[in-house]
Order: sequence, then structure tokens, then C-alpha cells
Amino acid sequence: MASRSIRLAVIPGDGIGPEVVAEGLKVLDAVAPAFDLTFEQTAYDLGAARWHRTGEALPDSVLEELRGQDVILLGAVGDPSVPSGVLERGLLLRTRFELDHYVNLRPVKLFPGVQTPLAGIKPEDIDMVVVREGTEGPYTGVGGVLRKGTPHEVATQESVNTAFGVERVVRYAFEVAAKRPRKRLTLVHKDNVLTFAGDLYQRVLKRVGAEYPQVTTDYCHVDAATMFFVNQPQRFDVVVTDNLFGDIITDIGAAIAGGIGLAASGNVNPDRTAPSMFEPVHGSAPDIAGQGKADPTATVLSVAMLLDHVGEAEAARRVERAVAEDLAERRGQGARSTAQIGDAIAKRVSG
Ligand SMILES: NC(=O)C1=CN([C@@H]2O[C@H](COP(=O)(O)OP(=O)(O)OC[C@H]3O[C@@H](n4cnc5c(N)ncnc54)[C@H](O)[C@@H]3O)[C@@H](O)[C@H]2O)C=CC1
Ligand SMILES: CC(C)CC(=O)C(=O)O
Ligand SMILES: [Mg+2]
Repeated sequence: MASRSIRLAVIPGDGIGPEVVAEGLKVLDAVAPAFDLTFEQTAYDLGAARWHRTGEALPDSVLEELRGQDVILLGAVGDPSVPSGVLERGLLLRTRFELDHYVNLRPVKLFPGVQTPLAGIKPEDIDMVVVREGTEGPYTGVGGVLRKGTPHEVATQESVNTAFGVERVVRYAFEVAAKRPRKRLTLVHKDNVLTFAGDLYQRVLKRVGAEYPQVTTDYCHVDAATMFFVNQPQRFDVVVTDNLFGDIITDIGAAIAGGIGLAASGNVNPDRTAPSMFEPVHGSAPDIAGQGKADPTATVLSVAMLLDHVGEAEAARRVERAVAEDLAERRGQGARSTAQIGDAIAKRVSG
């Protein structure tokens, strides 16, 4: 059988990004041959170093090259030497927006054997998928500042929510929910205060929901959702929410499911008009960068999501199984380095 070739753009980024991406690629390289897959990798040196060198976060020419790839693997961006937001907005959000990653898919799953800070919780109690809107909300950059630096400074940051944008992410969430055993979809928002945006989400949920009678829907204010994530995580199956709320609740999700080093994500363009991008939920973690302390598991699980996205479900399951086995054996072991964890998972996928 001829090998299937997939063009993979790799953006290691900043801080621990290159460290965890190296391990993600190690696992990908280990699993690919068993499924006759070849990943043609192109590395892009985007991030703080390039910005210091050239003053650019994401040149237009690079963005166009990325469009020609099949899929993207990203580590993380952001560095204390660069003003906050320059890389986060100019590189990460620009890529998500330009490539129309309107679904930010973030599973929150407690693997057996992994310690959760919550008491009395079984693995099956934490098994949800957060469908975070990825191209709208307060992250669009609409807003501005008046009288900067004066006592009368005014800073505005608008939340942009379009009927088109809300409908497509809500519809995606219903599709996800319809395929899961519990078939439950919770809208998380703040419609008691953000009445315009919240009302739009509510109406769209109701209208689209009429097409999915098999899916049960409910609603939770975001502040209460943060509490229920911690004291009743069983409540949630699929969650749909806006860009900002989704960002925040998925860090809580990561914490209850064993830590930010295990949380994977996909910035998905479901219409496949541009490549999707897979990345760990965490950031560049400057506090531990360069020390071999970062857990690469989130990146490895993001690689599994990437494999699913390119239609290689069996390979994805193999990676997930290897991670599950590795996690099950972690307790009681001493601390392992980033590379040691990557080696152990890579050995399991190829063995
Ligand atoms: N997708 C991205 O590229 C993101 C980038 N950022 C950027 O990253 C930088 C740092 O942001 P923070 O708020 O500190 O968030 P962070 O997620 O980088 O770190 C928060 C805490 O989690 C720990 N941590 C993160 N990943 C870990 C891993 N794989 N293994 C073990 N521990 C891990 C860190 O050491 C730190 O104590 C900032 O510049 C921020 O803007 C933040 C979030 C997402
Ligand atoms: C740095 C932000 C733009 C992104 C973020 O925190 C996230 O997507 O989780
Ligand atoms: Mg975040």
C-alpha cells in the first residue's frame, strides 16, 4: 500500500513550546509508519526570537504558506521579553482568525490513575468536551483606548457575536453532543448581564436545538459553571460557550482533570477551507522553560486530535491508549523529564 503523505506545519513557538512539540513529534514519528503515514514537516520559526529579529509576529507570506499545509501543530507563544499581546494577538489569534478556526475543541477527561484535586471523583465523572467559539467574542480586538495615560483614560474591548458565527459553533456543538452517549449540551454564558450576546446564544441554541430532539440542552451562567466544574463535574457532557468564557473554564477543566500539562486542544476549521491547528491548552510557561520539567502529554494528546482530524482515527486511538497506559503507571514514579515522558509514550505507540 502506498504511504499517505500529509503536509504538517510545525510552530514550536516560545518557552516550553519547542520542548513539548519535540515530544509530540517524537510520538507522531513513532506511530506514523504503522499506519503508512508520512508527515512532510515544515518548521516555522515564529515567536519571540523572530519578532526581536524582524519586528514581525506573523508575516503575510508565512500565513499564506500555512494555508497550503494540511494541518498545523503549535507549541505555545508568548515571552516576557515581548510586550504582552504582541505574539498572543499577532501570531496566535491572527492564525486562528485568518484560518477560520471557529471551533476551539477542548476535551476535559480524567484518565484512570490520574490524581484530581477533587474529592470522591471517579474517572467517568469528568468526561466532557468544551466547544469554545474561536473567532469572535471579546478576542476580536474591537475597541480602543482614549486619553491613554491620563486619569480619565477609557479602555473598551467589545465582544463581537454574529448570528452566523454563533450558529455555526452551536451547530457544531450539537453534532458533537448527538454522537456522545449522554447527548447533553450545556450553554455556558452570562445572559443575565451580557444580555445582547447571551440572548443571541440562547435563541440560536433553541432554534438549532429543534433539529436535534435527541440532545438535551440546559443553561448555566459562567460563574456558576466554574463552581460546578469543581463540585459537580458530572453535570457536564458537551459545553458550548464564547471565546473568553471557554478560555477560562478550560483552564479549570485542565486543573480538575489532572493538570494543565495534560490538556489538549484543537483549533478546528470544520469546513476545511484552511488547515486546522492543534496545540496544548497551556501557554509558554516561562517559569519552567528550558528545564525539562514541562509535561508534554497535552501536546501528545493534541497530536492524537490532529490524527483524528486528518482521518486517522486508529492511529489517534493508539496514541491515546499509549498516553492512558503511561498515565496509569505514573503514580508512585519519581518525576520524569519532558523527554523521558515523550520517550515512554513513543515506545508504547511503536511497541
Ligand atoms: N496557546 C498559547 O500559546 C498560550 C499562550 N499563553 C502565553 O504563555 C505565557 C505564560 O502564560 P501563563 O498565564 O503563565 O500560562 P501557562 O499555561 O504558560 O502557565 C501556567 C502555569 O502552568 C504551568 N504549566 C504550563 N504548561 C505546563 C506543562 N506542560 N507542564 C507542567 N506545567 C505547565 C506553568 O509552569 C505555570 O506555572 C504568556 O505569555 C501567555 O500570554 C498563555 C496561554 C495560551
Ligand atoms: C493566549 C491566548 C490568546 C490564548 C489562550 O489563553 C488560550 O487559547 O487558551
Ligand atoms: Mg488559555
